[in-house]
Amino acid sequence: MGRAEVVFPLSPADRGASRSADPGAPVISLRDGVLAYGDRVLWRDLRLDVRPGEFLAVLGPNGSGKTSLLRVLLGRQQLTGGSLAVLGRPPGSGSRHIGYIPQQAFQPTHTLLRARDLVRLGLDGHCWGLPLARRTIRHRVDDLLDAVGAAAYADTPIGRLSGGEQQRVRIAQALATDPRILLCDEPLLSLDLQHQRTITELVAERRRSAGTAVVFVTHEINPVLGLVDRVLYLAQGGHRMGSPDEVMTSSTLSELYGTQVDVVRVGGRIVVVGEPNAGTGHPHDDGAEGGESQ
Ligand SMILES: Nc1ncnc2c1ncn2[C@@H]1O[C@H](COP(=O)(O)OP(=O)(O)OP(=O)(O)O)[C@@H](O)[C@H]1O
Repeated sequence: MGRAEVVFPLSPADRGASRSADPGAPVISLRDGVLAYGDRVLWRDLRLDVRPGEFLAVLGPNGSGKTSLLRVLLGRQQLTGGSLAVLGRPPGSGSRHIGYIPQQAFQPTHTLLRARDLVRLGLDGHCWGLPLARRTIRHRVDDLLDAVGAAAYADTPIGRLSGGEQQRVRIAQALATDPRILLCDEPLLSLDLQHQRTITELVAERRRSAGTAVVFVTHEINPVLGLVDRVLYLAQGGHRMGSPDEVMTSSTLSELYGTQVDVVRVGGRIVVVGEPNAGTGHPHDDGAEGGESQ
């Protein structure tokens, strides 16, 4: 697509305070993680190290705890058990280093907030410890909107935008602080194929140039298959983790679900057939990973 690249330099404070001496050290480190709501255990014994520049795809059926995992990483949900360090600190303490694209929520149509205002909110107005000039902020906001293909409606109230257009603005907002970790909750939902590619390429570029670690919750592995280093697959209170070739197999998923699940590869795409609990109102009610449109 050749979209503008949006990379902002790290401030000295960023490099110092929370950047580890070892540049390859995990930015997320979870040990013996357990998450339960009452008696219901979503996942247990979760051990997870995510390193700079790594792309972790989180898959699993509705209700398996994918969003909850992101909430744990953000410090908005407490672990039931285990320990977690994000950028070497307890979760929730380094939020400006974390970009978060929440699961899609539409803005009310009457909101007067413009697309550029929403992105502006993602900036804290400071860089290198100094306040940013208004013109600098404006340029940064313009660059971010341009990078996600949203420049044309920068001044449109967000409530008047379509779901896919709103989604692009939210992605620009999540990138505003040049995050070291990007947490994405189904960011491609509502996007047409062209804009899925735009966003996927943007995320890929950020990993390469800025070493941003990406945790990407999705029901659609195919649009990001070329980027994925590891898959974390959550289901039935358990999980499997490894490369796509290790996890996305009939034997691994059948073992995880405790029933026959078939994983087939067609034209470089992965299709999961017979995945239980995948027919609960999600876009892929046939239980197949990676719908036909990808
Ligand atoms: N604060 C909470 N208290 C109790 N139950 C909760 C809470 N938050 C989430 N749940 C439940 O935990 C389960 C996992 O929710 P979560 O949103 O993490 O699933 P998910 O894997 O992201 O699902 P989906 O694919 O549908 O987005 C759901 O059944 C949800 O209703």
